[in-house]
Amino acid sequence: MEAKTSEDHLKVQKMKKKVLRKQVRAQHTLMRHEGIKCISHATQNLVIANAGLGNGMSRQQLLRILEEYGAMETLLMPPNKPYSFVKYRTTEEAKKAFNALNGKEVKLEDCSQNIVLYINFVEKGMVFLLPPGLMVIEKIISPEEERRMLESIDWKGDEDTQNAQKTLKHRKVKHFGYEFRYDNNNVDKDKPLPGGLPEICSPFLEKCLKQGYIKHKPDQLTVNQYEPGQGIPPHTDTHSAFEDEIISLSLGAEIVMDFKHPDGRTVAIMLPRCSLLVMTGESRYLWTHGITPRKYDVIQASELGHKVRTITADVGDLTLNRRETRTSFTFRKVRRSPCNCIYPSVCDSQKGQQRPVQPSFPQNEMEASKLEQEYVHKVYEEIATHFSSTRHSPWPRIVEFLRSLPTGSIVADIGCGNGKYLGINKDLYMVGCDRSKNLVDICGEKHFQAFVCDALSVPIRSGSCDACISIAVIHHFSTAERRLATIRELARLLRPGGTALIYVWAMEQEYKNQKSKYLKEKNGSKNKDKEMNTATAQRPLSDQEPDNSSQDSAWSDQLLNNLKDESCDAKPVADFRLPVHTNRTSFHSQDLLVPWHLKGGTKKKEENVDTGLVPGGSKESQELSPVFHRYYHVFCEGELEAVCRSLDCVRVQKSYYDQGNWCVILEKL
Ligand SMILES: O=C(O)CCC(=O)C(=O)O
Ligand SMILES: [Fe+2]
Ligand SMILES: [Zn+2]
Repeated sequence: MEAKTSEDHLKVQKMKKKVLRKQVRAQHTLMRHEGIKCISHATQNLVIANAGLGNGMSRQQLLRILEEYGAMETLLMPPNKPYSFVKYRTTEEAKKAFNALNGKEVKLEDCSQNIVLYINFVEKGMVFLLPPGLMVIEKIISPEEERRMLESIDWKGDEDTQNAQKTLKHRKVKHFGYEFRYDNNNVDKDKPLPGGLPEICSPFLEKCLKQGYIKHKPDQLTVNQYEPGQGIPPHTDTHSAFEDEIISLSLGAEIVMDFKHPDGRTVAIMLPRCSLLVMTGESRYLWTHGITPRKYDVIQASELGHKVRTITADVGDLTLNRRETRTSFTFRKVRRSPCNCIYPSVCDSQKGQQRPVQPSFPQNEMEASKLEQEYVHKVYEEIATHFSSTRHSPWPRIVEFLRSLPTGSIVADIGCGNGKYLGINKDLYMVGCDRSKNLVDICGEKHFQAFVCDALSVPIRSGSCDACISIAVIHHFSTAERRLATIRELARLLRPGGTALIYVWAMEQEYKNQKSKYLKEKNGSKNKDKEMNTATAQRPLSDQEPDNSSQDSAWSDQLLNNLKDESCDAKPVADFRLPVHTNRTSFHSQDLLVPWHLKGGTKKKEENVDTGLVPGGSKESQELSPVFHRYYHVFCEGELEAVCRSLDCVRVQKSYYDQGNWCVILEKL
């Protein structure tokens, strides 16, 4: 009897771990494919990873299942996607649904099959999809002001030279203050147009300044007029031409504008009549914006309470909206000095620093190992000396862990780097290992015991260590299986009762309203860690050439693209390119390349350089300094813990967040 109960107990435990594993995998997939971040605390919003139109679930079937747990505000089922979002009226109801459904088998209506659902909580609805720095302010002007502004523009006569009026292939334009030239996507800064900005804009601009939507008075205005079927190709307004803030007033009719991040995320946003679009920061510099030439926009049918309407492609809530003539007033301030934004990959002022790197997400073991070889091992080998010079202060909580171990403990530091933890506690027998020979050599120079090996296969006898540490190592493994395997290997080294401390980089660089040190060092180190990219967000705007049709093919309907997107099962898409991270900014992808700016050139030249630690330096020296990219998988809240919990041989003693890292202490059972 007794034995049976414990067997049952074991079975339940195993089931729980399986659910957890699947749930964590669902979290990865959502993050990687959609930028949807799951969270560990309860909210009103759930994402059901495997119940979407894309895997055969109907709205009716899902509604039936979900309505048992409470009243829903929204059920979003994006076409062709395997997941759905549900927003309950209250967090309580969402919790109820989560507890009742996650990992449980449910019976589907009109279907003989049962399905096990995997569910996660997400932050507020879909608001997280908005490009950072973007605002839409509704009713910024009255219909009367709208009418007067529209009337002030005289479109008669095709070529108005004073205002550089042109009929482009896809729309009519007129310029004030300065002409925007579509041949070089820039303005002639020494050739202002006579007449400046129209007087009628003054009260509106004053209002924008007063309300703080802009900080500087614009001196350039482009008026675009779009007939139904017309549009503007996706582009970023040239950095070197205009300052940060760009505002655009929508007159005459609403329209949907598409925003796209270089990593592929797209957001369609409704711009109502009399509304103001404000683009600053990331949304202005890094994302492209464009209007797809078409006669109808797909828009949300119902108002669901959000002010800014991102079009979520929920088939249950979409409708077509016939376009009418829309006129926009786009105000900008001409830039007088080179752009110094933190997005050099897309900045024409910061060209010459760009070098294409575009490895893909690995599809199998071999590709994973190759990726790590190229984008982890090789890089550390190259940057070892510079890297080591930046790694001197041990982190307090790791020191605390090492100091708390009993005298005489045998401790392995797996991925010891330059050995910064090997000498912390002289009462321990510490041995380090690292994949980088150059880093192990540095340990040797400091008279520490260290050897070269891979964290997946450590030549130390099983059960021989009292403790292990793995600091900033596991995030360099590029598949969930390999990350799990490194932790298993760590656990293998421990004797029963032995403990392991693990640190990995966190996706969340802002936690409990506190920015991590990594984010905070933004200004000081801005020049030190520049992004070097890849994807070209700055596409030509020169659509005036009548037969410039290549533009159109590249310029496909982004919503349609969304619809056609691959369905997202556990495998990533074939050509999933790893985004290159912009240092000192938040993460938008869990799998990415992080640039390392080598100071002082290659290894041989090192002795000439004594400025290695000083962030910044002259522009020239930056241009000369080579950039390397390291692969990282940054961990979401709860992910590291969940991976550890899926192992039967360890217990999670402690789990915490420390300076932008997720950390656990494991105990070997
Ligand atoms: O029509 C709009 O609102 C945007 C126009 C635009 O992006 C531009 O002229 O650069
Ligand atoms: Fe623009
Ligand atoms: Zn720039």
